Amino acid sequence: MQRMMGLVRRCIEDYRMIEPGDRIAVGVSGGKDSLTLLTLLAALREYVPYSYDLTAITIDMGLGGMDFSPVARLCERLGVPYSRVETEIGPIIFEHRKENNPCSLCAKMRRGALNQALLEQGYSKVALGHHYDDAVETFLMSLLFEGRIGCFEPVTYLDRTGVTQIRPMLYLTEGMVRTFAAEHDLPVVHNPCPADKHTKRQEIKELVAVLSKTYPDLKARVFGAMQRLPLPQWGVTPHPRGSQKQLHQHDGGKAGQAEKADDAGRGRGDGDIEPGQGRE
Ligand SMILES: Nc1ncnc2c1ncn2[C@@H]1O[C@H](COP(=O)(O)OP(=O)(O)OP(=O)(O)O)[C@@H](O)[C@H]1O
Repeated sequence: MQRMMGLVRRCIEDYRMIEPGDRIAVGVSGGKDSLTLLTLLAALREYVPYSYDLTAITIDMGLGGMDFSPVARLCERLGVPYSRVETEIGPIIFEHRKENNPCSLCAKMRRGALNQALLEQGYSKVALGHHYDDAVETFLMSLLFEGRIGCFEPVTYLDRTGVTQIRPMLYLTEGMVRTFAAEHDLPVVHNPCPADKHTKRQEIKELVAVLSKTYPDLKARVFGAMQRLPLPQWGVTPHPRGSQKQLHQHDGGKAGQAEKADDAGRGRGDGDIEPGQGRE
């Protein structure tokens, strides 16, 4: 927990994701990633010298068979208000429109519903559960499927709505998140989406797994390239603890690794974490 919080804190500071007094809504799908993010951001409130307000919002896709009551109980335990917004996004996509490529429309509608819900509740920042592996996969998806160099950004300000999206788990690998969710018994809600595990993302995830056997530094190199180039918004901003220097010292396959977790503000941490080489 301390190590994970340290890496999240480092990411927040590197990309200046949180300002004192921010009101942040965590988008909670019920999956392991967003439940981990929620747990870590709730815990981190005790360790950072600034305060921020948290709420959790689920956009219920109307797919049926999803019980979010364990998520509501987790939020109660964490002291985070929770709301679930019912929508018909699932039926619209799969039954009415019978979309061949459902994922992009679904993501667009889900994001729209989430932004609307948080604005209605008086929040203007949303934390999303994208992690290190998501970033690498998204970069490769843009390259291989769209012929573009790009990825989502650590911090995105959406002009049209005034919402700022932040992604505080970019220094955590999927393996770390999976282990954390299991060890903390997080109430992962079964996802009945018909497209789950049959997506382009899944295809790339499997390709990365195969390539990583021959090129074990592949993920670290891709992540490091985004920071070194840097892609828009991916350059880390220097801050008093000088992590930019640390992150860029590790060229040659190691750039992008988060340095020692700093034990969530309780002094230096307990070992190097190498996202992408992972503690699966
Ligand atoms: N139905 C939803 N309601 C609220 N937030 C959501 C929802 N779906 C996704 N999000 C937010 O968007 C992020 C990215 O969505 P994506 O579908 O890629 O999730 P994921 O990588 O499978 O993560 P998770 O394990 O949290 O489902 C999630 O981590 C979460 O923060």
